[in-house]
Amino acid sequence: MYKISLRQILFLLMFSVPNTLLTLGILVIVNGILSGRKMMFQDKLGIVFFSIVGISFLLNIFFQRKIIAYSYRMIYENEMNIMRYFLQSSLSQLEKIGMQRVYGVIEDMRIFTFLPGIVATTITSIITLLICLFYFLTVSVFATIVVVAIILTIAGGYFWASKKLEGRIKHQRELNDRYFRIVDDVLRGFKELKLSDTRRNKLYENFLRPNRATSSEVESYVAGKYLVLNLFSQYGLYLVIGVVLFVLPVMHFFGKDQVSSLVVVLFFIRGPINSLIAMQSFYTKSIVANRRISAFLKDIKNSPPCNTDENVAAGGKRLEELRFEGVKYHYQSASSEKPFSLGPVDLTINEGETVFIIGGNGSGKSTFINLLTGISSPHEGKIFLNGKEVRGDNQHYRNHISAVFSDHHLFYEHYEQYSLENNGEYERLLKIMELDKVIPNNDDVAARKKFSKGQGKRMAMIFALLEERPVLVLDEWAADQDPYFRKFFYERLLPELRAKRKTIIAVTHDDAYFRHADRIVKFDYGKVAKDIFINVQEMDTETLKLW
Ligand SMILES: Nc1ncnc2c1ncn2[C@@H]1O[C@H](COP(=O)(O)OP(=O)(O)OP(=O)(O)O)[C@@H](O)[C@H]1O
Repeated sequence: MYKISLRQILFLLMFSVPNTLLTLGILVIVNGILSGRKMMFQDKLGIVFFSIVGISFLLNIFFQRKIIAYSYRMIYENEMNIMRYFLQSSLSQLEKIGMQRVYGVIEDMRIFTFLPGIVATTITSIITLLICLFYFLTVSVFATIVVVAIILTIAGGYFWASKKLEGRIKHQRELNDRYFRIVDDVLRGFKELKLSDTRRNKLYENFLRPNRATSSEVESYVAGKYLVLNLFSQYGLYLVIGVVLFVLPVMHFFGKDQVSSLVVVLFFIRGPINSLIAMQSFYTKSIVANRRISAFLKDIKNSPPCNTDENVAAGGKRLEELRFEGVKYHYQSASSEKPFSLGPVDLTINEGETVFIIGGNGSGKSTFINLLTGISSPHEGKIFLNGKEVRGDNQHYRNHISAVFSDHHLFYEHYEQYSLENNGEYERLLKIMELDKVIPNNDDVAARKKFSKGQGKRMAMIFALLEERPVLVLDEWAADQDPYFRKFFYERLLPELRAKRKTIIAVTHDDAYFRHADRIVKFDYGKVAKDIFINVQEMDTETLKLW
């Protein structure tokens, strides 16, 4: 997923090459003065030295600031990309992937903030190393071969050992994914955990503690290994210096007068070599993070892109007929038990109908609602909107529907097309839902306050109605309402919406109000067990209750 382009490499080279040459200039001056050699600009060496330092300083400020800006832009763009794919994925994909992986991937992405800076330092270090080795070559070819052979052996050992650590790093990231799941349980299940000390202790002792303990073990193991590897490599350099100081002069590969220059060069390349070594742990972590991000994107990318075409997004279309033909949906099950299947469902819903969906717990009502709202797509069968089959990206279809789900969510911000300010319909709905006393004014912030469960559902209903879409889907909306609002919903709101030819599909267990439907569809074990298309209003409540 993260690849550095040729343009970016060229940009980094534009910084690294002059920066390295300037730094080498400093080395040459220091070396020249120490050895007493005559050099260019001999009289003005001090000025040259301070000029080089000044230019190098300014160059670093200019490029490093650009690199920092680029790094953060890259992170934010990628965060947005991940969210874009996430928003385009289907419900079943999200369920398969698991929410906690999103947090993990966002954390993985943070590591790449350092990437451009690290690549720049890597290039600088490699160039410095190559130039120093070239200098070595001018002194003695054999000495260079010996030095390169020792450095390569140490580097090879380092890379081999750090490659072996990839598995541990991956394990650590997986432990973090599981940790985020526990954090999710702690945050969402806070009240349930507060209530039971057994539950709280089990979460803490059996899940959180082993997870964090293993994580800390793995992390300190990896950090410890890298420490040993880094020390091994740093001390390996003393080995090279020792060979240059004591072994090679004895073998007469160069004179004693050259030893000091070579050792200064070796001390000089210590920095770049140490940087290259230290960066290896970053590269290993980046490789693991990159693989995890790519796997996540692969899992999530398989859905068609959202169509954000203006006409499609406009909504407010007409619904003449909504038809299900042989629609089937199967959940996947990780365990050996038979997963739930819905269908085949054959159903036609007409404009202006008020349809109640009833059935026992687990009979498939919410699964049907997910298909009806286009949030899930059928595995078999077809759905037709106004006679046209709904295929591929079904955003156009979804734009006909507003819904209040049983686990509805009120957003922190206002993402809708309509405005709340100076909106007469909003004020009217606030009044009839008796929320005008709770919400002091009609700005966006006031609409996001903390509501009670029933109030929250009423607010969600207001938002759904303000969308002015032809179909309104409600999943157990009245379940959280007090008797007054329950009655209000069935006896005042539904008739008002019916009079406006709104098509209403409501999941309900309120048998006392069944007579307010035009039609009742009953689900049983995933199948439509009854589809009563009669004038239910004329039936008595007792008969309806028997359903
Ligand atoms: N994401 C899922 N993965 C696997 N099985 C699921 C999933 N969601 C629901 N099911 C199963 O599908 C069946 C039908 O569930 P559904 O939520 O549609 O029932 P329901 O009629 O709405 O029930 P209730 O009245 O309790 O809300 C259940 O057996 C449930 O275990």
